[in-house]
Amino acid sequence: MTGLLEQAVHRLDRIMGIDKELADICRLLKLPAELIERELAISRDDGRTDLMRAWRCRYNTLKGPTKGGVRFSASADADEVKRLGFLMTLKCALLDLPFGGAKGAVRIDPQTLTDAERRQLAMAYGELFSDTLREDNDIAAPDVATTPEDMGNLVKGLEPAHNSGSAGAVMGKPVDIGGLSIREGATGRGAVFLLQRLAEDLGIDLSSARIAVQGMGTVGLEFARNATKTGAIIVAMSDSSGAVLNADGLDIEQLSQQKATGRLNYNNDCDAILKVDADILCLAATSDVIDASNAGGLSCRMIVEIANAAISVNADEVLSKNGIIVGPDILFNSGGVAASHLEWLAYRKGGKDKLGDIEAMWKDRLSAAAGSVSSTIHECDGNWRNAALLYALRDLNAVAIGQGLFEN
Ligand SMILES: NC(=O)c1ccc[n+]([C@@H]2O[C@H](COP(=O)([O-])OP(=O)(O)OC[C@H]3O[C@@H](n4cnc5c(N)ncnc54)[C@H](O)[C@@H]3O)[C@@H](O)[C@H]2O)c1
Repeated sequence: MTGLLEQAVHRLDRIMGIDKELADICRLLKLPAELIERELAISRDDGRTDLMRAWRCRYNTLKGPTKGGVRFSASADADEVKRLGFLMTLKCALLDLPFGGAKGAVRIDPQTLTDAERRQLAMAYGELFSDTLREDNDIAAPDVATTPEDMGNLVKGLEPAHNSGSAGAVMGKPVDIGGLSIREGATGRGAVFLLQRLAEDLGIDLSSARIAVQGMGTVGLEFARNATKTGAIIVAMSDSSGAVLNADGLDIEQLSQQKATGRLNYNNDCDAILKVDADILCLAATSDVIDASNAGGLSCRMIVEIANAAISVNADEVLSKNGIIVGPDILFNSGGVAASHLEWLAYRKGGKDKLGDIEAMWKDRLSAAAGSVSSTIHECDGNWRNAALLYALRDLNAVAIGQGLFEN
């Protein structure tokens, strides 16, 4: 096993061991429906033209238009985009959304962009992929290092090629152009909501939990803020520069302000976060953090995997042997896509006032997904990732059979 997608789809073989009826859908999901790879050009402020590689992967279209974020990242590549599109496919199925999975990326270090270059980049991405990004075909959203403002510019980039409807092809937009305020922080907030919803099944009482959080970006900070509201204590947080540990509990607002103003005093290096004495380790930074080489050193009772693919396939067995519960990415980071779906619905219905109680709809969606995973956990020896995959694959299998794809 070498490639990222190859490793990710390996988990499907385990699910086939639980339900042999899923063999055809598992085979179908091992490859993406479409990977588009293009060169994107922007003019730098000094007059130079810079070419950079850009991708859009529509991983699977069984359930409807594909949906997935766009990231700006110096390490983006085709394999990573495919793996993320695969995970989006499973996440949308788990949430019973009428979407297939997709992902997009531009290989660029966003720190090197001026404001004007960044605006141009987001518009150029929209223009470059205006043939696929349409409200009924492929829907974009923010991802790592992209913001609501970027999404607004992406819409502008789409407009020249579309007669209308560009705003329906991009979610996570600023509120004044059709975004929903619920989208802000939805992923971190959603993970806390799911932990509370599943507390009994997981045997984890959030209100008395001690938590370490990797990642101080949008998701990590929102998770930490909301977890402390339940009574939980955040004993450590880290980012790519270092970690801050405090066994008595961190003040998240203070920490967030210090980080924003560059005055944060780290008292440890980044890797210290994995050795902190905590009940829950929340991974909200980046992919492939836990693997076979470090899984054995963890002492937490549960890992909440918010960053996509934060746990490598080769760590699964070690974690399971050591009795560490894994709250899988396709469930625990689904608050964002649940909110994006509501934004898309609001667009289709002609305004957010046509939806009713948006917060209640968002919670119902997450609650139903939690219930779906609980309904399959007894078939999976208490393995929450397998339970989430099993539910999602059965959903996709039923759709495929309904479309006459497989004989039954
Ligand atoms: N934003 C969303 O709605 C959303 C939805 C689903 C999944 N996710 C996933 O959650 C993760 C975090 O997303 P975000 O929007 O908060 O991103 P972000 O870019 O705002 O923040 C990422 C954080 O991770 C830190 N980081 C990077 N490398 C690190 C390392 N080696 N050790 C410790 N910290 C490190 C960065 O310093 C930063 O604080 C990503 O993997 C993303 O794919 C995000």
